[in-house]
Amino acid sequence: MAVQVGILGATGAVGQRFIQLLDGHPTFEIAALTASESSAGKTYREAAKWRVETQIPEEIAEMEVGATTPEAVSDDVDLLFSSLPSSVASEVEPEFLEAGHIISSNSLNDRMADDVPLTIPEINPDHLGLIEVQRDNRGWDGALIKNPNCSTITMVPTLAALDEFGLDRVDVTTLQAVSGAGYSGVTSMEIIDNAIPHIGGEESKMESESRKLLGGFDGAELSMHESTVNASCNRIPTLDGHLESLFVDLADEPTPEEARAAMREYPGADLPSAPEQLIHVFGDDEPDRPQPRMDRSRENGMQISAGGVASTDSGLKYNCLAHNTIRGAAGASLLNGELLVEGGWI
Ligand SMILES: NC(=O)C1=CN([C@@H]2O[C@H](COP(=O)(O)OP(=O)(O)OC[C@H]3O[C@@H](n4cnc5c(N)ncnc54)[C@H](OP(=O)(O)O)[C@@H]3O)[C@@H](O)[C@H]2O)C=CC1
Ligand SMILES: N[C@@H](CC(=O)OP(=O)(O)O)C(=O)O
Repeated sequence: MAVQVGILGATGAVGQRFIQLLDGHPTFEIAALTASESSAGKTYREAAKWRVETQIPEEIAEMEVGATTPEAVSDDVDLLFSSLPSSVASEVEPEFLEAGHIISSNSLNDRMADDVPLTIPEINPDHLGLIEVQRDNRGWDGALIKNPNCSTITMVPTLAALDEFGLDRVDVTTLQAVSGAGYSGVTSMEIIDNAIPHIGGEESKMESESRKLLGGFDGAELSMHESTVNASCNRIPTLDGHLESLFVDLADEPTPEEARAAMREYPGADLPSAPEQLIHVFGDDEPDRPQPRMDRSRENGMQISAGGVASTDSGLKYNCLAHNTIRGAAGASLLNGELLVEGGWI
């Protein structure tokens, strides 16, 4: 039977990606769309300035957009995806949770809370057990799960694969696409013929969220992974796809071939929107990959790519890439929603 889903912030850049990814989904059916007061009451076609490369599905275009309040969303909706500005999400998500809704949220508020699962289904699905702790702590009938920041999600699968060699330290430099900042986030005058070596708050998010994702869960409490993570974040004039350069220190000394095999063989998830292979790894014969334009759309934008793996005096260096608004945002929340269904939470 179809799972009825709603999208909070459905008219925004990430909300539009949700609509694109949910079109033709085998189990999820869109039953509610919400946005700000200025959009409420309009059809989706009137309210949204559609900027995704595929057309608005016809039945969605004619749906009415509701206000972002629990009263405006039917109790029949089984799962909400949230892509609201975090200042708004931190106010309204608790209202929906108190009303009993289950939310898979992309917004940054509460990502680091001790009782909120921050989840990538292929990496730490067991952290969903925190929902019990969350319900005890907060008295919610609903449940809140979060996906990480797009730069974090790009590198963490590769780090999880390399952790079998004892991950000690990570130094990462990002080259991030403009879509991460939203449609009006950086102006063309700022970014054309340029690079901006600062993205507010991004470095600390990568440093903390990655250690939560790679950390353990004993059924009651989370523990952070013990590695040190240092990040340096930069905006470049690509549209979609965050490229990252990493130096990792490892306790063991894998050869580049062993590291590539660990990444290639890292297991995927058996979920409808998960890629067959989580990490596509380029060999020495293609030293100039991954590239944003060439590799961001692999497996519907849900696959991570890695390449340029080489030894250093204390470990390895390599590059990795993911589609920031698909695998890094809407696709990440969608996969978490599928994980909630598979885990019997819905
Ligand atoms: N995982 C990641 O790394 C990424 C996360 N994000 C996060 O996703 C969220 C959405 O980003 P993005 O789609 O770019 O943002 P947009 O500004 O494009 O969209 C925001 C959405 O929220 C709605 N909204 C705004 N204010 C209110 C309000 N007061 N009450 C109710 N609804 C409101 C807007 O509705 P209306 O059209 O009516 O104004 C719109 O639907 C942000 O938290 C962002 O940080 C984004 C990209 C990547
Ligand atoms: N900051 C990211 C996108 C983003 O919105 O991240 P977060 O969800 O952590 O705020 C970028 O600029 O590419």
